[in-house]
Amino acid sequence: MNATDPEPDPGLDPVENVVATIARSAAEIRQGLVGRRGKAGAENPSGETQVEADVWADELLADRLTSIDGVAQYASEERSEIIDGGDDRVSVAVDPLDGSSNLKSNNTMGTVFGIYDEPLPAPGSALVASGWILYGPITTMAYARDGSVTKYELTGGERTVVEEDITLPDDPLVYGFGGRVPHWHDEFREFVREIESNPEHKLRYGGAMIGDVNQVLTYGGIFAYPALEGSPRGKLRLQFEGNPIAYLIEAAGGRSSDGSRSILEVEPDDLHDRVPLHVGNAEFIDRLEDALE
Ligand SMILES: O=P(O)(O)OC[C@H]1O[C@](O)(COP(=O)(O)O)[C@@H](O)[C@@H]1O
Ligand SMILES: [Mg+2]
Ligand SMILES: [Mg+2]
Repeated sequence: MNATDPEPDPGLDPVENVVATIARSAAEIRQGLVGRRGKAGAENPSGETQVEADVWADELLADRLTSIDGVAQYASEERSEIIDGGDDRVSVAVDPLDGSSNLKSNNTMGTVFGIYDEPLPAPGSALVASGWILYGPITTMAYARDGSVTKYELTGGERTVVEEDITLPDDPLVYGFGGRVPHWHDEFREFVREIESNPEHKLRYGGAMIGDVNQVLTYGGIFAYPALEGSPRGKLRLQFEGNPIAYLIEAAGGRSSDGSRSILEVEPDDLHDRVPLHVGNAEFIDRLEDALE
């Protein structure tokens, strides 16, 4: 595909309308970051300080996505309540800006989305598609649907396929682990030591999950934001971050785990639930689960 993404078309599949709308909005979101790097003076439902761009990107996506026929619900990391538009077909959950603390230092960030065919909060098994935009030196989108992952380059309103049917490379290369090291559990620390001790493996950690997971998709490896002492569910949110990432990495032939099972099997209790997140090549996730057993 190398075409301008269309305006939402009532005749089109709502999933494709959602994806086209997010892809088309990416250039504008990127541009709108300028001048919105300061604190917004409020906290999100997870108790984190919002930056102006978090609030602005959430409002932009809420306006656009709720106006699409077939979208029943919009929910975001940056707002407490679901916007409920009725009993239409799909529910969209968004992390409008993932890694927004990187705005201050001007490092990588992203937008993450999950499209569910059940009312939110929903388990990852209800996802029908997910993806992310990465605001790197260029803007790219990784998108998973029907067990297949496609990577695009986005320029203005256009998207161009870079690669189809993406799978994680067989020889995993990179690793990145979040959370303060003194707060890691001993079993997790041991596992990390083992990964680090292989001279083939390289540390890649940028403070935005999406940048680090995109490294795993590109080079193979593992990214985790684990359970921590004092934070048994880690930091990342199940609906907005854990499920969409797990769905895409599993579609790319990798595995996800909350420590003992696929993240897609975790039943949510609350919209803003957190989940310990580990994603990457199956061999790494298998070893991780053995280590945490
Ligand atoms: O700053 P910390 O605690 O290392 O956390 C980094 C993690 O937090 C996040 O920034 C959380 O996402 P948000 O920026 O969307 O809140 C992840 O992208 C990243 O992996
Ligand atoms: Mg995030
Ligand atoms: Mg965010």
